[in-house]
Amino acid sequence: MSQLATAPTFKPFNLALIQLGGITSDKNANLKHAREMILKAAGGSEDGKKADLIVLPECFNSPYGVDHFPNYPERIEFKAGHKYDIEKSQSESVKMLSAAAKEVGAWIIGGSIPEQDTDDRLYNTCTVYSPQGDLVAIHRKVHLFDIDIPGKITFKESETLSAGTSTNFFDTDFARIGLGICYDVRFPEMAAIAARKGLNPATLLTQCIGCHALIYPSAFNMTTGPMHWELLQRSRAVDNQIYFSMCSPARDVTSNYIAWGHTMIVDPMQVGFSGAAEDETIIHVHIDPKTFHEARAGIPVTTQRRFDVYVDVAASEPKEK
Ligand SMILES: O=C(O)CCC(=O)C(=O)O
Repeated sequence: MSQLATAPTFKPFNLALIQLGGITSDKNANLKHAREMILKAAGGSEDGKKADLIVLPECFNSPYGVDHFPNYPERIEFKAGHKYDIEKSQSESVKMLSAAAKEVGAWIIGGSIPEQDTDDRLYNTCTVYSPQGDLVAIHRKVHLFDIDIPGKITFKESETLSAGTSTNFFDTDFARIGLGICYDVRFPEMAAIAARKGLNPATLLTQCIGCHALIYPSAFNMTTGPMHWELLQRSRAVDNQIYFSMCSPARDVTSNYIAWGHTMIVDPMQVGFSGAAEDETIIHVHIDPKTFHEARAGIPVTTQRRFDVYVDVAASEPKEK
């Protein structure tokens, strides 16, 4: 994770979101296919603009499901603030993504994979790579997807996964990007912190994080997808006056967990957003800071917030009886 106190200047950049299809139980095949799609995405849009940042979906190297996570564990052992040695990494997904980032010369948000820590706990973890192939940040899903909508969907990630405990971001030469994974989108506090302030791991001081965009590898389903997928992303983008994007796997109706698809990105003014349908595809979007600045200048909620009135949300949390 970057430890800069000040965010880099927001400059235009080209984003490629891979709505990955064909995810099977064969990890090698999944990695091979993801690599092919990264190479394709890097080539850029039809007008030939090369991608600066490429994104994969949640759980891109294995099927998505509580029974599957323990069968695909990878040890990453990333320590924020320390140079990560890719050569010594035991994770084949990390090695593939690092090599691909270097080969195409672009930043990669490597979706998420089941990660096993040294304490043997499993996490749903996103890894991020620089164009030089360095692993620069990780994000462990903070809010585990435990829901029960009778007759529709019951899912309990906490049966096999543990929750991450930090908000995370990384700096590129064009923007500061905040990370989350799927269900994390339902917790507006996390996005608000990423857009406004957070804890600097180096100094343990609260600092302005000031992300320009939040990007969440995700995989909504056929029940909550139509209800909330678009609404939540639009809300987070407007609440925080930032770009917001979730990248999904393609829909596979033969799979046990059917992903909603509809990978999308929304800008802070909601004047335009790009989105996919259900099938495998790559969305190319040119991100222009102009909309970000216009939103903040025209409707300045970012500076009008009254933290003196709503000092501490956690303080009013209802206590368990
Ligand atoms: O929040 C939702 O409705 C879906 C979340 C989800 O699918 C996930 O966290 O993987």
